[in-house]
Amino acid sequence: MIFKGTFNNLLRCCNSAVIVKSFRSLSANSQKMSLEEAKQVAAYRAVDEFVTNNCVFGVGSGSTVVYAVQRLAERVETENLKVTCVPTSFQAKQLILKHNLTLGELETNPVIDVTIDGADEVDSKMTLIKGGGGCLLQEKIVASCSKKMIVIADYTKDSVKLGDRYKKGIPIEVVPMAYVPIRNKVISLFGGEIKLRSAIAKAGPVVTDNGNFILDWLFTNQDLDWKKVDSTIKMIPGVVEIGLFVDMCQKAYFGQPEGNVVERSPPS
Ligand SMILES: O=C[C@H](O)[C@H](O)[C@H](O)COP(=O)(O)O
Repeated sequence: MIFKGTFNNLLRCCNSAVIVKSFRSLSANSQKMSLEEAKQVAAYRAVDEFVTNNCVFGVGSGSTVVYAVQRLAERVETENLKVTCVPTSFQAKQLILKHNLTLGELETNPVIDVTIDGADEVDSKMTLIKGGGGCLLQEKIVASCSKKMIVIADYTKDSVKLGDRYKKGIPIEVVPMAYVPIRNKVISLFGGEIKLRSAIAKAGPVVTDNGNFILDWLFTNQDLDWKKVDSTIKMIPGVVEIGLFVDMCQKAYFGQPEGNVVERSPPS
C-alpha cells in the first residue's frame, strides 16, 4: 500500500525519464552494496582462518584489505591476540595505526607468518595482477618474505586468463627517468600498448610510495608465459617491479554476491 502510494506520488511529481534514472541508480547502489559485502566476507574468512596468536601479519593494500584490518582489530580486542603487523604501503600503515594495532617492519620482522592482500585479477593458475592502486613494490617484497600469501577479493576478480576481467593492464613500477625506453622495450618484446598512469587530484603522473612512476601495460596476448614475462621485464634497467605475482599465492578467497565465499588453491 505504502509502496503503491509512494510510487503514484513519484509518477505525479516526475516525468518518466527521471523515474527510470532513479531506478537505475537504486540498482547501481544495490550492486555496489553487494560488491562491498563480497569483499568483506572474503576478508573476514581469511583473517579468521589464518591469523593466530603471536603471529607476524603482512597487511596488504587496497579497498578489500580495509575489511581484513577491521576484522583483525576486532579479534585482537576480543581474543586478546598479540599480532605484529607489517604494512605493504602508506595506506596499510595508516590502517594499522588507525586501529591501534602493533606496527612492525621488515628490519625487525623479516619473516612474516601470513600476508593477506587484495588483487586486481586472479587467473585459474593463481597468477595475480596487482598494483591497480599503485602499491605493487612493497606488496611483492612483503609477500616474498611471507610463509603464506592469501588473496581476498570479490567475485569480479576471479578469471580464467589474465585480462578476462581486469582491463587496465599490468602495472610496472619504473624509475621516472627511464619510463620511455622501458615502455618501448616492453612493447617490442611482448606487444600491446603502454600508458603512463596519470594522477587524478594532481597534474601529471602518479608517483608511488617509493617515488616512482607506474606504466600500465595493456597486453594483447593472454597466453604469454607469465613467469618468463615477469623475469624478463624485471631485468630491464629502470624497472623496479612488475605487478605480476606468479607462484606466490597459496590461497584465494572470492566473496560472492550471495554472501558465500569461494576458495581456490593453486593447481597441483
Ligand atoms: O595497488 C593496489 C593493490 O595491489 C591492491 O591490492 C589491488 O589493487 C586490489 O585492490 P582492491 O582490494 O581495492 O580491489
